[in-house]
Amino acid sequence: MTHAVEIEELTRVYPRKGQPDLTALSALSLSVPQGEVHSLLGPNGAGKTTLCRILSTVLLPSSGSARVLGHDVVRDTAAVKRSIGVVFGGDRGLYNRLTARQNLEFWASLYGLRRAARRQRADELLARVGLSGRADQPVQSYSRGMKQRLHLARGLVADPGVLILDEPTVGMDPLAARDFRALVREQRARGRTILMTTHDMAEAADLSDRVSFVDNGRLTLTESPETVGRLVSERERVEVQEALPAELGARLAEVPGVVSVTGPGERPARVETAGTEATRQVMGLLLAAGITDLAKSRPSLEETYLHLLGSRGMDVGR
Ligand SMILES: Nc1ncnc2c1ncn2[C@@H]1O[C@H](COP(=O)(O)OP(=O)(O)OP(=O)(O)O)[C@@H](O)[C@H]1O
Repeated sequence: MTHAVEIEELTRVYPRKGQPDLTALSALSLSVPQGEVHSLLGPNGAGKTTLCRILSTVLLPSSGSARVLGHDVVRDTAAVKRSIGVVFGGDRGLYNRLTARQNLEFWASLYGLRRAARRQRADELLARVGLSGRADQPVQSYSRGMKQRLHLARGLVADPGVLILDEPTVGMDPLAARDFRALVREQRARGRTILMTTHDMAEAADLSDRVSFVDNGRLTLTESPETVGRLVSERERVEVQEALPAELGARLAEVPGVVSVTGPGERPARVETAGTEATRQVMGLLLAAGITDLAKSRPSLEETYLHLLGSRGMDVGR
């Protein structure tokens, strides 16, 4: 099978003044087949952005290797740059005083497109990301979602085989994020390989063929979107606004499908379950014990990470 992205034992160490060096990536290996959408999930500081920067040739690895469509990111930077489109979340990289069309034509000129071709390419891309109606307004008047669409269009200027999206929907409202995901799906349908980082497990499950978890610069596991989706949708939590009596806590822990019960004395107490049936039984037992101040919710991303990554969870810790 042809791999669009091949990463072998990639390590990146940042020297720090007056402190020990920081290993942001630690012998990380990953292969992404052509046409796959692969998401990297991980807590802050896990090393995701460092990896994206190395793949986009703006940062050198300390050791190990990475290839994009067969081109080495250290030795063949020009070829790698032609093979990838990079989309960062947030405000980096757009010229705010220029219009969307001017931004795209400028980028197209960097790829050596002639005037007429630039115009045509900009028009096509603006239409594809749904910005034709606002094409001639300055980017500073755009909403975050619109800017992100323009970022994507910019990433597509050179018609790259591989798209690297680093937290592309960060800070977007849910509607804008949904629209953006539809654009990513469209790119996937066109056969584009996509490597994306996100903090949003539901987003990763929704878009990806595979999802990898990164922690402390290492790849900890790779899962199918179905598994990640289950982690997001099935886990439930019952929150009790008072401490649980130890004996009741022990009984709850024995209910089939109960994943965890917070320790005695902790307030609020939390019972986590693997699904609605267990949640129903837990609620029943609590109500029977006269505890009525209950709330049902989904575990946070932090808690889900905690299960996956062990006790470090979302702590940055370095
Ligand atoms: N230029 C730098 N000098 C020193 N340390 C750095 C530098 N850039 C990143 N780091 C450190 O490397 C580690 C990995 O950072 P990176 O930005 O790759 O993580 P991330 O997974 O993208 O995090 P986030 O989700 O917060 O964006 C962090 O501990 C960070 O502080």
